[in-house]
Parts: sequence; C-alpha cells; structure tokens
Amino acid sequence: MIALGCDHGGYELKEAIKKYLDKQGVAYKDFGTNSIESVDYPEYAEAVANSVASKEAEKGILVCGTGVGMSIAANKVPGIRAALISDCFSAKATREHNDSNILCLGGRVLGENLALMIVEIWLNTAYIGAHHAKRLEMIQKMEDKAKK
Ligand SMILES: O=C(CO)[C@H](O)[C@H](O)[C@H](O)COP(=O)(O)O
Repeated sequence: MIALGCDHGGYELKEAIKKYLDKQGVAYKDFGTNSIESVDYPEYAEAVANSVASKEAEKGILVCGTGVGMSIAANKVPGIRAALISDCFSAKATREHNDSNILCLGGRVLGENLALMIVEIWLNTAYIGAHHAKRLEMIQKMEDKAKK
C-alpha cells in the first residue's frame, strides 16, 4: 500500500496520482488534504511518514506546492528517506542508491505528465544495495546519535 498526502498546493496532482494508481491497480491510503482550502503541510507529512515508518505503508508520496516543505517535514521522522524529485534520472537513482521510501513532488512546479512519469519510475525501481548500503547505515547511525 502507498500512503498519499498533500496540502492545498499539491491537491490537484495528488488526485491525478490517485487516478494513475487506480489504473495500475496499486492500492493506496489517502491521508488528505481533500480540497484546495489552505492547510499546513507538516500535518500531512507527519501522517504519511508515520505510516511508512511503522510499515503500515510500503512507500509514501507527498505533494505540496514545491515539495520542499513536505520533504523537510517527512525527513524528521526516524526511518524516513524522503526525496524531492523533479526529473526522471533522479527518480530512478534515488530508489537505486538511497532506497528512498517517500517521494516528494511540487504540484506548482511539475506538469502532470512529467510528475506521473516520475511516480511510475520511482514505484518500479528497486534499491540495488551493494556499496550504497554502507551509506544508508551511516545515515541510520546519525539518527541513532540524534536520539541519544
Ligand atoms: O511547503 C511548501 C514550500 O516549501 C509548499 O510549497 C506549500 O505548498 C506552500 O508553502 C503553500 O503556500 P501558500 O501560500 O499557503 O499557498
């Protein structure tokens, strides 16, 4: 299951992503928001990040105006590797190298076609491990130190 969340700046793109996931038969849980009425993105970032960190969701997708606020907020939750992506190369690389578990997108930045291409690549690319695993372990150690 994919956890989805957005603020008012990402609402339209989140709805387009839902239609895409429906067509692909991919299950999702929509954590809102559910209109273009102004809301505060950290609330939705936290809900989606908690769903991913607790393993309720396999991955998450967050959309705000730029994707920046969502990525900053989601990355505060231990275990989250949220990646703000606006191109296809990085969509593939962040799955292969970073094992990113949340994709952040800018609803006011990306056209719908490019955004959906990024979603498709990101959802369908596997983490390759190998020498990248050491780097993820280093990030994990940073989180462990911050907890103390
Ligand atoms: O958090 C953001 C920027 O880092 C998002 O783009 C928000 O959607 C944006 O800040 C919302 O702005 P608004 O003036 O409240 O519409």
